[in-house]
Amino acid sequence: MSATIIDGKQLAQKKGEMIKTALERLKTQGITPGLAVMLVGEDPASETYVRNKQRACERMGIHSRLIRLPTTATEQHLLDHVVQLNEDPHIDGILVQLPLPVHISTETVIRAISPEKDVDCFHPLNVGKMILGETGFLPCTPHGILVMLKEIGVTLSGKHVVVVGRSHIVGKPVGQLLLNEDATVTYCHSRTENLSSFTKQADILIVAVGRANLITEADVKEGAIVIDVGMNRVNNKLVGDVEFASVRDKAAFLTPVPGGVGPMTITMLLENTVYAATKARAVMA
Ligand SMILES: NC(=O)C1=CN([C@@H]2O[C@H](COP(=O)(O)OP(=O)(O)OC[C@H]3O[C@@H](n4cnc5c(N)ncnc54)[C@H](OP(=O)(O)O)[C@@H]3O)[C@@H](O)[C@H]2O)C=CC1
Ligand SMILES: Nc1nc(=O)c2c([nH]1)NC[C@@H]1CN(c3ccc(C(=O)N[C@@H](CCC(=O)O)C(=O)O)cc3)C=[N+]21
Repeated sequence: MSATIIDGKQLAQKKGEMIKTALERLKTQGITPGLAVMLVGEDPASETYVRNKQRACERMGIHSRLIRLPTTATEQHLLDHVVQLNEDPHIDGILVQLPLPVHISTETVIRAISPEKDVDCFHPLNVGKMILGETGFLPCTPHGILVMLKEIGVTLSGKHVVVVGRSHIVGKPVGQLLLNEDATVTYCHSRTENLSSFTKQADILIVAVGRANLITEADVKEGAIVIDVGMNRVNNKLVGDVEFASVRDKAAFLTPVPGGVGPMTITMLLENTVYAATKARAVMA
């Protein structure tokens, strides 16, 4: 079998058109949603993602503001900015790019973001609501993955989803979202013994680890749907966590890197920003 490649870039564009329509409607009401991105330090990967987010905002006509702080910035300095942004009526969404330098507590900073402006869906209040299946923000990468799965028309109910990785940004929330869709979810992580015995059981395998070629053809069931979240730079080339060439021959569907989950993450961020603006300003999008 040769897998159908799920074109995340194209799907992101298609969803982007829908967001644009909502934005145009907001514009007629004099509303331009605003997104603030805080970037601490000069990590090259973070620079790229932040640039992509800004470009996407420009394309769409979302007001974007980048706040750059040096690696030496104190936690208090960051918190002062967050408080200001919480109160700024032009800003509907606040994203603090992770990872932060080690001397700054990620938890403290995330908790300081107003839950109404938490477009990443990282605040404990929003994470809780998401787990309970209440209406509200959905985390960008997990939501992007869910949209991709819906696009290919797979029934999630009763399917065995195996998630490799349990980070707060991808692994843990994507499992919860799919559990809410009635999938049977197994989590694997760095302490999992015999990883392959689990991944081979997956109808849908989601890999979010950050290790090139962690998953090869031998780890995948014939006909599985494989979602590769990993972003690794190998010999100056961007690759995922899944050995694309071999898994392609075994899976039914496979996401590429680049051009898979990444562009969907950005589109879902824009969607959350529009959602935040719509709610905050009590209008119909
Ligand atoms: N495309 C996109 O939109 C996005 C891509 N990414 C990419 O996805 C990848 C994961 O990101 P993120 O979740 O933030 O990463 P983290 O480093 O926060 O988490 C990695 C997870 O992988 C687990 N892990 C590590 N080694 C192994 C192993 N050998 N076998 C099984 N599990 C293992 C860890 O386990 P433990 O918990 O036990 O330590 C942890 O749960 C990265 O490459 C990142 O760049 C991230 C966000 C968005
Ligand atoms: N507060 C916070 N929110 C995040 O959502 C967040 C974060 N911190 N820290 C880092 C991770 C990573 N992440 C990506 C976003 C877009 C691409 C993306 O656009 N990727 C393109 C290519 C990028 C390239 O060319 O390098 C693609 O896969 O096609 C990738 C990764 C968001 N993250």
